[in-house]
Amino acid sequence: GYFGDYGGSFVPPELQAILDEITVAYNEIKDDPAFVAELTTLMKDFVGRPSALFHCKNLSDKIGGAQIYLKREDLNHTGAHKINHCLGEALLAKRMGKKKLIAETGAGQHGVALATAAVLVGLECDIYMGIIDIEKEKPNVTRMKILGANVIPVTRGTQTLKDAVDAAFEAYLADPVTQLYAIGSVVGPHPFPMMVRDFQKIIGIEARAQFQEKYGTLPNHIVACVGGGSNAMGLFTAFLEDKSVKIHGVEPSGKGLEDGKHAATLTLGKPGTLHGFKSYLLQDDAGEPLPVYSVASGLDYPGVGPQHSLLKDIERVEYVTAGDEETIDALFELSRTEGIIPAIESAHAVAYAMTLAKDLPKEESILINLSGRGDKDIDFVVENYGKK
Ligand SMILES: CC/C=C(/N=C/c1c(COP(=O)(O)O)cnc(C)c1O)C(=O)O
Repeated sequence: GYFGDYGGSFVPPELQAILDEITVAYNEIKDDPAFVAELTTLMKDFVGRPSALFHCKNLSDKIGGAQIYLKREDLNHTGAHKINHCLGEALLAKRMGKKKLIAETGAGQHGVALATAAVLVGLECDIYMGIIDIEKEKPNVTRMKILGANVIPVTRGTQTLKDAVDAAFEAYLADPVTQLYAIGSVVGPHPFPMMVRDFQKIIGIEARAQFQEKYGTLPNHIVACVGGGSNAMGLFTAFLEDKSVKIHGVEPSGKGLEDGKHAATLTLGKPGTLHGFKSYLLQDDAGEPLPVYSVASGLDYPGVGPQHSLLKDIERVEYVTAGDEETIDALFELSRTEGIIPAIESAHAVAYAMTLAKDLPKEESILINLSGRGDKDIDFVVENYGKK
């Protein structure tokens, strides 16, 4: 594998040849000054990096414990962290002479980000999306269409994220020459988990420098939600060697761990193979992925990035959970104390951080990766949870 026993690529031979090509192309361009310059310029002038580091004074004072900070990936162009790896993947596809970018989406953030990057580099874009998520994340579906992407409804299985990945993989296998599968997280066969992590690690590099520059020290705790695991690896990577920094990954316990309506892969899963890679997996006795659930479409995935599986085994990261109710409460709490409406996915990290802060002294600090904004979720939240 590529992360201890985890990762690798379990794919048909014809796809392995293509993956090897992508690995070679990526290793060639990742240090190429022209590529780095083009990506850096787009990060600054198009995405709006560096993203802000914000101290939630009101929320911290209200809880009366540790100081809570947000890394504002919600302020990126397109509204989440996904744009960081989509731009990298789009530039790579362009360099490789591809004609089309394809991907899965659940929350629609990855879909919007890839559609946006495709426009920039002049490539076509097909986005596979479960019909349940198409219904739930309407604003993002509309944005993808306005951006000129083809949103392809997925009606198989649970009609959510895992099924969208299945459909996108099938389409990719049908034509891996003119298309690049710009996968939406640190998942999939090698080199995708490594490549997406490399494009996302700018989050932690910036946050570590900003925190030291502002406060002359490192945060005591860093927290991120974990679906496939890309925003978390984006924040965590720069801090992995800082042993004083405690790291927490928050998965969705949905309606409860005991009744199966969750997606807490690292808490209740075990090693298995899905979508061409080995990692912790919520699976049945035959090794088939179990149906999963989360109030957040972007966390609703039975697998998880292989690097997270290694970080769990070596106990460098503590993987915890947040349920639907406390997550929606946290979404409203952040909105009504700091005027920031988070994505439901990101609100899982806020919910856990609020609980963690309570029992910590005021001198301690918790840095949360606010991976996305809640614009996509506002109708769903008000329709299903009222005004709280
Ligand atoms: C690629 C499938 C996941 C999606 N989104 C996941 C997501 C996530 C979880 O994805 P990871 O960071 O990869 O764990 C966190 N925050 C926001 C705002 C998200 O939109 C999507 O389709 O937009």
